[in-house]
Amino acid sequence: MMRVGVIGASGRMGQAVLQELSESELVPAAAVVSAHSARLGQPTLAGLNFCAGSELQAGAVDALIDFSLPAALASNLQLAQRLGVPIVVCTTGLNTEHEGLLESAAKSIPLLYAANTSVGVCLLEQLVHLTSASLPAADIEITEAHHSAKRDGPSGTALLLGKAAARGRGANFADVDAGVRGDGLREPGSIGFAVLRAADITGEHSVLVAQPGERIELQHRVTDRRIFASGAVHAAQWLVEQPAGRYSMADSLNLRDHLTTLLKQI
Ligand SMILES: NC(=O)C1=CN([C@@H]2O[C@H](COP(=O)(O)OP(=O)(O)OC[C@H]3O[C@@H](n4cnc5c(N)ncnc54)[C@H](OP(=O)(O)O)[C@@H]3O)[C@@H](O)[C@H]2O)C=CC1
Ligand SMILES: O=C(O)C1=N[C@H](C(=O)O)C[C@H](O)C1
Repeated sequence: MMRVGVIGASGRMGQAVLQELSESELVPAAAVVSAHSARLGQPTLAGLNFCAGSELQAGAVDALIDFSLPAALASNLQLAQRLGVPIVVCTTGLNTEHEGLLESAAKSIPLLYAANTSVGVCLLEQLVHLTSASLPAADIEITEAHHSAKRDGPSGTALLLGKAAARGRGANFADVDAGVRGDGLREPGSIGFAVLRAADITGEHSVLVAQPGERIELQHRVTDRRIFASGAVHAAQWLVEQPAGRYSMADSLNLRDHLTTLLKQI
């Protein structure tokens, strides 16, 4: 049976993943927190004790799932490399330096990065690409809403949807990214973001594609973190079978091939 280590195990998502693993055919094998965590040594809901990554020995886990913080990314990738196991990285708020760390680690281990592990967002990404490419002159704006404890914004998902919209038009995202809208006129072709933070909203995204007289709104709402947890566990199961390299949720779901077949039927 596949043994999975969860990084960020004391957090909202870490606990959801431990719960998902406990109810699956896989084994929750490590609950990793930071070396200075108040939770070190305490029991988890999965019958483990919270531990630091440095306590894990080679052979302890078959794969890692990381839902922690950007500041922990470098040490989490080093842990996966030291143990020689695949890692599913789900942390958002990453910058270009973090991107470089992901690329470099993927040379030696299988690595799947997903700012959103839900199947719905994976499909939405492709729909946004398609819609943006189909209506190249339409204005695109992205709105996201999350719980009040979320640290980063716009969310990783909002940014991945913005990149899909830019790709659909053959544009470089950095050239069309208007960031969170404030004062000033809308630059034609730009993609702007609106960010809401309130109460316990799990994760909502809406992509507005508007042209004079009509608009399309592509929306996705998550009401239960188990959606993200089950997606991450699916990704880990798929990733252990892959050679070293960088992968996405779309790869793990074989979504592009499936959509290509469906599009031929239209
Ligand atoms: N890809 C996806 O589908 C999703 C991604 N996310 C992203 O996942 C991340 C976590 O979200 P969430 O669970 O809400 O956040 P939380 O703040 O609830 O949890 C983060 C946890 O990371 C732990 N942590 C901090 N530093 C380290 C470290 N060096 N090593 C190991 N663990 C560490 C903290 O625990 P301690 O202090 O005890 O060490 C904390 O409990 C965020 O970036 C969020 O945006 C969230 C939902 C879905
Ligand atoms: O922090 C969260 O909660 C979430 N973060 C991810 C993101 O930044 O897109 C995914 C999800 O929407 C929940």
